[in-house]
Amino acid sequence: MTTDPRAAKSYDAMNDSRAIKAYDAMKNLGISKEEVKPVLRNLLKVYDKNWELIEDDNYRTLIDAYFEPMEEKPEEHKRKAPVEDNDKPPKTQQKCIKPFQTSSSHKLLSQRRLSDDERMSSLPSMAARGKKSYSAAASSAGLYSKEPSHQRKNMSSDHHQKKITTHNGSLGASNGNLSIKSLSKGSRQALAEDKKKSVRYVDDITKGSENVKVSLLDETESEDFPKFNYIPGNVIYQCANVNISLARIADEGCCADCSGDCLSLSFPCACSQETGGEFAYSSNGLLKEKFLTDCINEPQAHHYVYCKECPIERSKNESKPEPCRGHLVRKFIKECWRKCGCDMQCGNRVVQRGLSRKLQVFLTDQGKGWGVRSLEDLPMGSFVCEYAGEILTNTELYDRIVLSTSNDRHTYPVTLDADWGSEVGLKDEEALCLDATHNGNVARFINHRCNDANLIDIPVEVETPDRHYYHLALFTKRNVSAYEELTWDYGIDFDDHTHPIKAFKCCCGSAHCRDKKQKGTKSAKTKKLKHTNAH
Ligand SMILES: C[S@@+](CC[C@H](N)C(=O)[O-])C[C@H]1O[C@@H](n2cnc3c(N)ncnc32)[C@H](O)[C@@H]1O
Repeated sequence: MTTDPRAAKSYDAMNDSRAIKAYDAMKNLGISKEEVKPVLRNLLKVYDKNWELIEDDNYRTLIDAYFEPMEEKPEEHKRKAPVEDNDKPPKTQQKCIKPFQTSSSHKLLSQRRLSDDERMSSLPSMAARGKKSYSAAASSAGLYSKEPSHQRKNMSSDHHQKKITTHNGSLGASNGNLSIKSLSKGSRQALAEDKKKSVRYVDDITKGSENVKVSLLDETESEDFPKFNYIPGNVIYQCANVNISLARIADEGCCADCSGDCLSLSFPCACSQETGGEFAYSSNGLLKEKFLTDCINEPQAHHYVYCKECPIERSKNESKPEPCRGHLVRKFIKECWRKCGCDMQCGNRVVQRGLSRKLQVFLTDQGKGWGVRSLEDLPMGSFVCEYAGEILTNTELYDRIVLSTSNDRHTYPVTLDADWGSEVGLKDEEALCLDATHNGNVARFINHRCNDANLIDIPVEVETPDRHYYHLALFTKRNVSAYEELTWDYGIDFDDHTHPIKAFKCCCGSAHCRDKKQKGTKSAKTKKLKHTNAH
């Protein structure tokens, strides 16, 4: 243990929130905290702890300082894959920094510094100017243009679309530190070859609307980013009847007399009644294993109900609807809400507090387009995100799909039918679904996997006991490692050819894939287990 107060002070400086921000920013460039720490320590010394100088211009000084010795002793400073504290670098993570890897083909590139453009474009843009800068162009107008990479304009550091290109048109002029002349002919050739490759990085696709940023990394630029508007929560499109009023919440349906954290009570309060007198969450914020297991086993229990006149079939053919295909009766989580006396940190308020995990949208390499992964390990029962989108009636959805002229990849709509069994004669404005195609959150990028996905969707009652409307929350079914793709089972029936959205050719890779079109899978033998959505 050190007794030198100065040493203690310097230790704190290396772990305070500004240092953590600097590590995060450098991590986005694939530079680990361990690599940054000594450089940062030196800079703090040199600049007499003047953080502004270090943070200015998106940590430009720090980046410069990091790359400085690399130019002098390239062999000693080869870029490594970013390493999580105390963790081995996962394979996929190494892949993320392809342009800087030190494999033979990339060795030369690994020795060069980033251009001004790269530095500006690859780091969070807020630090230098001390303000948030959310480009309108990055929201409803779509995050990306379709220009070929060589034509793409350089984005200013204020822009949320950031691009790290290995192409370095301004290398010679790059801050005067690494001149293209200083590279061998081989290096220049490698750079020229690599000109075509570039990596797109978006610091936060949520436009600051979530508690945590959701980044986007595209190493291939082979796929355009879909045009959609990021919304952190559900929004009514037009006709949906979502009746949120305090009057609907009965006194026995809330815990007005509670205070603090309901999970710490010796006798669970009224809000636990829905889940059998026990809360679905444990005090560590995770779903209880028993509750999770019951939810996972729901489809096997075959607890389906059949409507006399199914709103889904009615939306397809009002005069002569087909017989109902059945709706799985689901277990609900009920969270405390506004009439409850507990506070926002109550353990029975998880989904309503929103995202808390570091998620990243990335381009999958299995033909599924964009996907989502977590940048941190997620224990079993972790809340990942809710599936947010426009709340539509089934008729609105049907019309939307049928009238759609676009060939865009349609996100799969979710039917909010988890409680249809308790309803008789649902009216159209009560038979609701969520569509995240044009307005949605990060969940709209989560791909489907048949039967053995690592996420499960669970209905959550928050604002209203009226279960025509509820939240659909995604939780981990098992421990999920950082950088593993997150998937959930959309419940698609690949044999249902009457569905207005033509099912995609499934590339989930599961041994239990249900899509018979996929060769080499056991899909034909595997029965459809779920029927929660995607009717
Ligand atoms: C909710 S979106 C998921 C995000 C999507 N991958 C994207 O790039 O925007 C659903 C769409 O992703 C694609 N997709 C999802 N899971 C897939 C799978 N297992 N196999 C093939 N395509 C998949 C399909 O095109 C589907 O319509």
